[in-house]
Amino acid sequence: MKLSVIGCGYLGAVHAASMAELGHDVVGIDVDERKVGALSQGTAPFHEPGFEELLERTLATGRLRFSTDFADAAGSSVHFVCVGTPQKRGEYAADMRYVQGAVESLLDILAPGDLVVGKSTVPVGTAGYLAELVEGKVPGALLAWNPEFLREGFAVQDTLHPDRLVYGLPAGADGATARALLDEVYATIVDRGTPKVESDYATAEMVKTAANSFLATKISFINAMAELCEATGADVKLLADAIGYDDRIGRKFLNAGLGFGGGCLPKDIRAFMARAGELGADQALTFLREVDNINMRRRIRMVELAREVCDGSLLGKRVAVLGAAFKPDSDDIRDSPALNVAAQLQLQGAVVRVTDPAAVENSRRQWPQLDYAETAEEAAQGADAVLVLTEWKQYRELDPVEFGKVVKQKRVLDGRNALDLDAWTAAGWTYRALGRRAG
Ligand SMILES: NC(=O)C1=CN([C@@H]2O[C@H](COP(=O)(O)OP(=O)(O)OC[C@H]3O[C@@H](n4cnc5c(N)ncnc54)[C@H](O)[C@@H]3O)[C@@H](O)[C@H]2O)C=CC1
Ligand SMILES: O=C(O)[C@H]1O[C@H](OP(=O)(O)OP(=O)(O)OC[C@H]2O[C@@H](n3ccc(=O)[nH]c3=O)[C@H](O)[C@@H]2O)[C@H](O)[C@@H](O)[C@@H]1O
Repeated sequence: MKLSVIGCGYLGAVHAASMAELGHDVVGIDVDERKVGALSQGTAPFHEPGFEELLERTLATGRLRFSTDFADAAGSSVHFVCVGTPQKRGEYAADMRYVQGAVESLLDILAPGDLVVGKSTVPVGTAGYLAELVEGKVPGALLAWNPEFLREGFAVQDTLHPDRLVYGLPAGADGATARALLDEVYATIVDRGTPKVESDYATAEMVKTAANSFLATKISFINAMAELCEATGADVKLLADAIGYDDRIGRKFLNAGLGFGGGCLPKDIRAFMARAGELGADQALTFLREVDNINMRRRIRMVELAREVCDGSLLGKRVAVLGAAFKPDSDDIRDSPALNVAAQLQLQGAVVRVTDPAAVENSRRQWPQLDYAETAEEAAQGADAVLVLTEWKQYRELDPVEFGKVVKQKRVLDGRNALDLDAWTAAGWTYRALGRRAG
């Protein structure tokens, strides 16, 4: 099939290459010339394991290309909308201008029979509104909503092997037409027996925001337990293991620490709250405000802990921050808890050096006031305290004995409960973590 993918960021670029991998003829459209240039050359504009190999492989087949010109999307039968829906400045609501812009540009090239498929995460009600726009301008063109659940760091695997497919379809015969087109796009995945949920637009839109809200709630639940563990001397990691053995609870997403960041969970729960308010149902989601509060409190607590281990003052103290990305295996620094903590430490007078295996370049661009190092050893040279804020494998596997030789004071703060407490304390380090006993 001929497909277009509008918006080639973390979601769209991976989706475009994955669709080409499934055998389709794909054009990726983005307004960012630099991104289109890099993608066309086979260079990933962001760090995502396995993506560059997939990109090179699919470009070589001739089934994938990228362009800044919407005219190149003409002739495709399915058009995926994958543009950003960031939080509006100073508001909780999502900024819908990119979705609006992308769909308006598509209207010029759509033909009757074409299907526009929304993948961006949007406020419930968006699909209905866009369907009217599309069908009004191009009679015979249809719209479906097909939310995406990929995780950064596992984006390729998640796109090609999703846990489920969700189709938000128009009513009646149009729904059957849209379903048939989507089934053809995802034939390889559907034929494998992947669960499929078909619904109206609103349900499909809400499945996405409900899923992210649940994940955020699970993380904030365990972080609330961590706060209590800190007050009682209990150990949140053992607690998570113990409750996680119950299948009804499950151990996944119960890793206590610095909390959630990134370009999705924080802004999605806020946009969900804003939309509930618009719909007169704000009470239904007031718990998400607390989920957000618990999450943000972890960052403040981390800075407090750093001050505590630095003998009550951060002024002039050398602090190494290991990790800048919002999670390992990504260079994404959107709403990064690690960078937020680093900036707070600096504001409180600490001399901060940040390092990250993939995100230094992005961080330097967005936070030029911070100082950066290439390696953990370089960042920790002469440090009064080391903070592990993103649990990259290379930090989890640091040898506390060798690493102890570069710092001034062997004090480590484990912001992700990722280090081996016993090994670090045995090597003479003062160990502090969120929700765990001191070592
Ligand atoms: N990043 C992720 O892991 C996931 C993201 N999502 C959702 O997918 C959407 C996109 O997210 P990301 O890819 O992370 O954002 P991103 O910011 O990395 O990418 C968005 C891309 O859209 C392009 N764009 C903006 N306006 C355009 C227009 N009018 N025409 C063509 N291109 C345009 C931008 O230049 C940019 O490259 C958001 O709604 C997000 O919530 C959903 C699941 C996973
Ligand atoms: O809508 C999206 O964009 C995506 O958002 C999340 O994916 P992602 O943001 O890539 O990463 P996660 O693995 O969910 O982690 C999010 C944040 O939560 C934190 N986290 C995660 C798990 C945990 O147990 N504890 C915890 O603090 C991570 O460190 C990270 O900062 C969802 O997991 C995806 O299903 C969804 O598609």
